[in-house]
Amino acid sequence: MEIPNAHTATTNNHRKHPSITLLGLRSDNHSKDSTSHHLSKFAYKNSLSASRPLLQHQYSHNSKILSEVFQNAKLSKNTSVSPTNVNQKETDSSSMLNTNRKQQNNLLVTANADKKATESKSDNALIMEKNTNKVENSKTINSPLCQNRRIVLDKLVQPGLTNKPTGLNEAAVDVAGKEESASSFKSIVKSPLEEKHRENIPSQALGVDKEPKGYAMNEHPILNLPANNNPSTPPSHKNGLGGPRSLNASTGSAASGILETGRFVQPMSNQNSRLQHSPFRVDYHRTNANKDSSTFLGRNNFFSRRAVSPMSEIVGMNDLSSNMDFSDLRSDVCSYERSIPVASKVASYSSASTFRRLPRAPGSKVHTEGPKSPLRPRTNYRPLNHNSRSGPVSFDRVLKDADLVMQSLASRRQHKSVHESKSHRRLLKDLRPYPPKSLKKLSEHERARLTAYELEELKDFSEIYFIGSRSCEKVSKDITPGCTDELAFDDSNGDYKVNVGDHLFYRYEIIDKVGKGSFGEVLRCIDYKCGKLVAIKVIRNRVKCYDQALVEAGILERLTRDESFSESNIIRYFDHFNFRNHLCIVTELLGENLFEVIRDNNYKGFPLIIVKSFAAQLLKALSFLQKQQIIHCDLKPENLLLCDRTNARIKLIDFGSSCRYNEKVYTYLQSRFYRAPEIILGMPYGKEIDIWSFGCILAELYTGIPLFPGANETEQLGYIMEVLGVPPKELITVSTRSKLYFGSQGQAHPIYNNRGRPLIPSSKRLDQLTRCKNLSFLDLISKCLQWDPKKRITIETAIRHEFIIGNITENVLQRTPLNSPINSPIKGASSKLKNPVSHSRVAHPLPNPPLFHNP
Ligand SMILES: Nc1ncnc2c1ncn2[C@@H]1O[C@H](COP(=O)(O)OP(=O)(O)OP(=O)(O)O)[C@@H](O)[C@H]1O
Repeated sequence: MEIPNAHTATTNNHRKHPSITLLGLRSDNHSKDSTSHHLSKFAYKNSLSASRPLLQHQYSHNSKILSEVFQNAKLSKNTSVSPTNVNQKETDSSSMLNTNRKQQNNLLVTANADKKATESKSDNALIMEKNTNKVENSKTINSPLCQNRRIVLDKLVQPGLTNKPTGLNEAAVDVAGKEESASSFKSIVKSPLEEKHRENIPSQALGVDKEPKGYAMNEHPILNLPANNNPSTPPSHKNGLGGPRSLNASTGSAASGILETGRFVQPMSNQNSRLQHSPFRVDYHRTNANKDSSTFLGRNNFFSRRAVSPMSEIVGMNDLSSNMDFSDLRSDVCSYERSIPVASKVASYSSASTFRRLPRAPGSKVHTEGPKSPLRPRTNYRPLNHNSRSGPVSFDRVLKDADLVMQSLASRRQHKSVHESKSHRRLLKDLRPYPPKSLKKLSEHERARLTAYELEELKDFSEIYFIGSRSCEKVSKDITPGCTDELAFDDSNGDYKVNVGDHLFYRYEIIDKVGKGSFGEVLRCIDYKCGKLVAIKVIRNRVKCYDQALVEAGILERLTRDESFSESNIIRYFDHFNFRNHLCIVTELLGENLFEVIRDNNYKGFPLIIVKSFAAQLLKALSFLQKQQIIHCDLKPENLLLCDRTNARIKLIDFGSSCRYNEKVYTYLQSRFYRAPEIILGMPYGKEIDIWSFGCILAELYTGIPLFPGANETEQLGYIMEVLGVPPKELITVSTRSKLYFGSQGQAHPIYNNRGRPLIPSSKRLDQLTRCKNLSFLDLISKCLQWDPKKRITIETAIRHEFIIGNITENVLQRTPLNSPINSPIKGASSKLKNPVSHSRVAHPLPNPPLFHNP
């Protein structure tokens, strides 16, 4: 049987009996036919949950269609279904439920009100408190599970009860304080080996769940530090091995020791003294023996995890699966690029020839060269049709140009998704809001399908929209009513046991899993109340994750309320609720993240015109955040999601690490590859850290690989210094962590990457690493990548930068391999450039010596 027919038949049935259809009471006629077999095959392959039944022949029809659709998408490794056709009109989806929640649980809110009122709270604390109340209101007073959760939350909001903090700020201080007393000197310093092992061992096994890695930021402890021993001695910028750094590493000279660090776990004010006096301090010399230790790490050395948000370590959840080791990719690129003949095929922007030899990332598609490559444009490709080169290009124009290119590129991989889009469209057509039911109004059939636990649970739900598809295996199947086990619905990681077809909150139908982060899983769901597809981030059942997610929901809520939000390129928030001890954040459904797009294309970057469009949109989002005085703190390609596969529109997600300007709780922030130097060096930070990440992302979007792929913080700094040289003395002086990386004279300790290659300051140029000849592009990146946050380009200036508002001509879309020796000038580049500065300065094309240093 053809799926469309089945769908149509069922759809007609739905129309006749909407309420029956809504609750999954659909015709069983198809239960044993080939369609159901076909669909159950998809559902089985989908393997969303290990506990899911193999036969799902009575699957919810919507689930079936969508599961198939999205499975197809997954199998073809193309992209996820676009949400843009969904009616995005914002609905106050929570109003009815909230009314009911309030009526049910005013008691709980009032219980804590007095104490809360007397406390002066930070904004974050207020957000958390508000959200806590909101979540509390959505729960039943009688449920034992919810009682337990409430106890936890009460502890958080009532310091008097258990000496627990009032809000997040205090929570961080408390955490740091606990660590200070409990772990004393331990874990300040770790050898690289230890760090490596730590990265490959689940965080729980190492107890990081109990010993979070964040530490509170004190007022300005670094300003009280003694000055450097000999501040008058300038650091060596020109040669990585010059001056004091020329000490022979192989002899293990004490002065050249590298202090390989683990994560900070101490309050900042104690960092310095701890480091100086800790008996556990390890001066790690990178000798041959140390290189051997890298070899010892074997495959782990090659495949290590992609940097994740440190917030995941703070909450003790950094056990994501491994990804490509980009340091290897990067060094291979560096060595390979010199062996590429000058006349190699450079007909496109693609860096395929560079990366062809590199190993595939686990699960990535086999790379096909030539015209089949989805991101390879036609050779006669002329994306830009600006005839006039004078005057700035409007933001809309940039978007339209990029959309055109994206359409042309996406069309090559669309044949696999024809079915997907048809089914998707059909399903969306049939989606509409459904009226709620109460428990009393459920029919006998419907009641028969409820588990004992659900019957009990439903007493607290006055609005029921969906009770699960007919054949789904309900996660509450084996749970006894009144069960007090808080983890009854969770797997060993604390993730909710997701079953396709099951309901969430008796309102959403789980269709598919679209993403996973350190905080939980993101599910694609149908919202039966509003009749649309949504994404729901189901947060892990861990107190720290839960609290952090409350802050995220609060920030998203506040951002969405702003009147200029619709043009902000930030994900739209709908609602959040607590279901079975899991905080769930409902947002609009988006497409793939940019890292996935690059990965699926074998780590090839985007054409410059698309990078330009992404840059403009991200700057718009950052500008909006700046208006709201929010620092995102975790910018990376994984957090930039395509709205639709056929255009180049993106939105920014994941505000789990974000903070307001005046509420900087953590000093250990940002995913490592995109981490600003002030964070690595332990200095006060501000919104400029986002600009740093922005610069790193720009380069990565173009090349396909991270610009600074450090396997640990020391390496990270090493990679940065390779391009930027040694940081200015003033910064080293105020850095609380300077002793880890620099000698008393401000000279950098030798640093080797995890393959033993020395990372020599000022030995690489940005144009070499990016293999890009567009000087306006390089100029923008270089202005983002400044040691001194104050010297970094501002968002306003970046929006008006030549790269964003200027034209891009075809010749600069070409990516010529650099076969010239390191530090040689870019031959003939000036004749192709529009940048007036560069026309007159061939030898030093850009006014930024460290990045374009040419001794
Ligand atoms: N609204 C959405 N639509 C589609 N996919 C999404 C959506 N939100 C998140 N995802 C996917 O899920 C992934 C994880 O989401 P998110 O970054 O919010 O989780 P996290 O736990 O905060 O991750 P991290 O480990 O970076 O902190 C994203 O990279 C993205 O691919």
